[in-house]
Amino acid sequence: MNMIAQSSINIEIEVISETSVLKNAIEIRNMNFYYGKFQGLKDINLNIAEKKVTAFIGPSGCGKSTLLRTLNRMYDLYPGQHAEGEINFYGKNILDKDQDLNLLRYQIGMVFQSPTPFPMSIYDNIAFGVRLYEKLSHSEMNDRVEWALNKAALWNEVKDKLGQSGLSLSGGQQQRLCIARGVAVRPSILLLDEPTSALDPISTGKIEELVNELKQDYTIAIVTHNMQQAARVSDFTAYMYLGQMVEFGKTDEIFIKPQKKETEDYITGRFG
Ligand SMILES: Nc1ncnc2c1ncn2[C@@H]1O[C@H](COP(=O)(O)OP(=O)(O)OP(=O)(O)O)[C@@H](O)[C@H]1O
Repeated sequence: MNMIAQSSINIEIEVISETSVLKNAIEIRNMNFYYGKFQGLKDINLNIAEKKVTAFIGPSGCGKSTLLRTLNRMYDLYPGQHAEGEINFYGKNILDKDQDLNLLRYQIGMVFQSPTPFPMSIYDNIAFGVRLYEKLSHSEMNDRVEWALNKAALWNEVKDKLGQSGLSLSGGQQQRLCIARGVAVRPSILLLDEPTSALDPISTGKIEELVNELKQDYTIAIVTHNMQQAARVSDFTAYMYLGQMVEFGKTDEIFIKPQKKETEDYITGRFG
């Protein structure tokens, strides 16, 4: 077979495998969100692909964090906030009244902007959440703690001081501890709300590498203000403005050839 024929077969296989392998973990349909009377999100339609990284970008106040917080109904902790429409998580609408919220937050974990370790040992920071959901023996728990800290690329730095307070770690280490805590319960999805905004460039680089590693096993949605970060870590990007989804697509396409002028203006820094 000549080389041109071979390479066209290769391209075809790549296209077929790319489209056929993609499965949606979450499908959002006609979703509206309200802070009391104020509508924070307007008619959102979006698919979040399994084991891919989806980034939410857009100017301050456009609704990125609000959208992220709808995905595990974090907003339910606050009175007066509610969502309408559908957020289908592997086919089940999590906005249904019968949704078990503890189970949902176990399946869809969240890491916040500033590192928030619990005021307890590094070991217990990981073990605490696991104990809520699973009965593990002491040695199984040791294995889980080591596994989670390894996943978060923190094990080598803390393995000799697991009894020390999580608060004694540096900011970047604390954020990796929070990611380890998030993965320790083996969720299906990880939501990251500006996870590097409080970190220096070296810690930021580590978290970005980690996100790339974690998507082998987890579906990830990340809110970021940093365009380069979105371009570096995500497979899909959603550009939002004033509570609406302006454009959504493959990250390369959004950054290289956006369809909408508003997206292009924001990405190229001409916005505002
Ligand atoms: N608790 C709240 N009560 C009322 N309105 C709120 C509340 N939290 C956020 N909002 C409003 O909802 C809109 C979306 O806010 P959100 O925090 O989701 O934006 P964002 O894109 O994440 O912004 P930033 O990049 O600044 O974090 C804003 O107009 C904001 O003022």
